[in-house]
Amino acid sequence: MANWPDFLGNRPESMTLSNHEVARYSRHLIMPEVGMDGQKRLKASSILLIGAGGLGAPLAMYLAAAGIGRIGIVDFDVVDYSNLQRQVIHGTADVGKRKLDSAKESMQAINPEVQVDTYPVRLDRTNALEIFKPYDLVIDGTDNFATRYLVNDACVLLKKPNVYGSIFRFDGQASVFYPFQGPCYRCLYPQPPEPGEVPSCAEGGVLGILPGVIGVIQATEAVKLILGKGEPLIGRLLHYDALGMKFREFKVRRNPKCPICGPNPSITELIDYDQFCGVRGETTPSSGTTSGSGSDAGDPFADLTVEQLKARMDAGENLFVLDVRNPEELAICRIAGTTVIPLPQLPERLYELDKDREIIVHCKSGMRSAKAKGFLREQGFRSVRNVMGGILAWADRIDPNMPKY
Ligand SMILES: Nc1ncnc2c1ncn2[C@@H]1O[C@H](COP(=O)(O)OP(=O)(O)OP(=O)(O)O)[C@@H](O)[C@H]1O
Repeated sequence: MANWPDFLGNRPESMTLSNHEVARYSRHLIMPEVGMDGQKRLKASSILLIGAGGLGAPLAMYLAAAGIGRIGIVDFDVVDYSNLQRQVIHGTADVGKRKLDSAKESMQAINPEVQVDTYPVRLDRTNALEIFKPYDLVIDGTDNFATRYLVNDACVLLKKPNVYGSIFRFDGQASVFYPFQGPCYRCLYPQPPEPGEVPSCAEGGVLGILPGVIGVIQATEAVKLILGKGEPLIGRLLHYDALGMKFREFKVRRNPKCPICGPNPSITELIDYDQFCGVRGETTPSSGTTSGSGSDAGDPFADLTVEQLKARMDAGENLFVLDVRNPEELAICRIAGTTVIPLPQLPERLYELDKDREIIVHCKSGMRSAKAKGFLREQGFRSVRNVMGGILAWADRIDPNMPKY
């Protein structure tokens, strides 16, 4: 066996393979690194996947095909048209279905021998440990920092290997965080970034093929850990640059000051970071209303709903609406009459704005415009309002003909 703990114990010994299974896995069985013993190990093992999205799709399909005995998947979302470019486990006919139902159907079509457990919940501090406990290892296929830290911390507390992957635009990363055998995610990044500091794929985009590459690397690492073969990515962060078609590797060491796996941990229970990470990308209304034209007149920084913005436009007010999205996004859709300054250009183009005039700022979903509002406020602007939910809310509730992205 390899030089990391054998987390399967003697479970593989009681496994048998039917003639159908022998035929199904024959290309594994004839390799010395797998063989009958290795295939029984895969059958005896259980893996929990967090997310049935971009990374979760190839993970679920390949792990089911490989014959992992039990695969759990956690996801709360439904399939959207914008998922189909990369979440290849879902098809066009699945749009509107729960991702878990669509994923389970595809996995069972690939391999009915596999047990698929579904958890249609948002993973948080109240449910993570309970959901993780029955599984041998966990694979993180999510897209937000709140969940990434939660998965890391739960794996450290339960001493379970965490196979990590992340993707953005043309770049991806993967590693294996095996608690106490190597570094954990917090050894690398002790605390989450500030809200809006790091853009998400929903804001910055992602090449549809990229999660295929990174998800398949994660699946490979999981299978190697179960087989006890090869050199896992423990203590190594693999970086993939699809544009340059380059793989690079960085050494990661255990951090003696790590707040969770170090000798004097300050974190001893799970934390929900949602309030800091702004996972949903929207802010809450300070006036509490969702319709009508009355924004909170007393507070010059009270946010607006799209209905409030529309009502003020319809009333003929001479509004200054600032769109802080990028040029590529403007080509998809825009609200007529807005002024455009992409968020990164805002500091150098401040002179174009009137500090004494009310500025109504919007982006795609409300995250970047919240950041722009904070910045303008710091610069001494008298009144800045964020449009909650951004142009996506506008397309949903005001202009149903507007394309959504
Ligand atoms: N805390 C969580 N609990 C359960 N599922 C989660 C959690 N956080 C993220 N996910 C799921 O992980 C998956 C991440 O995949 P991905 O980023 O490819 O999809 P997406 O969120 O649909 O994409 P986009 O944000 O671009 O619309 C999503 O299906 C999402 O629902």
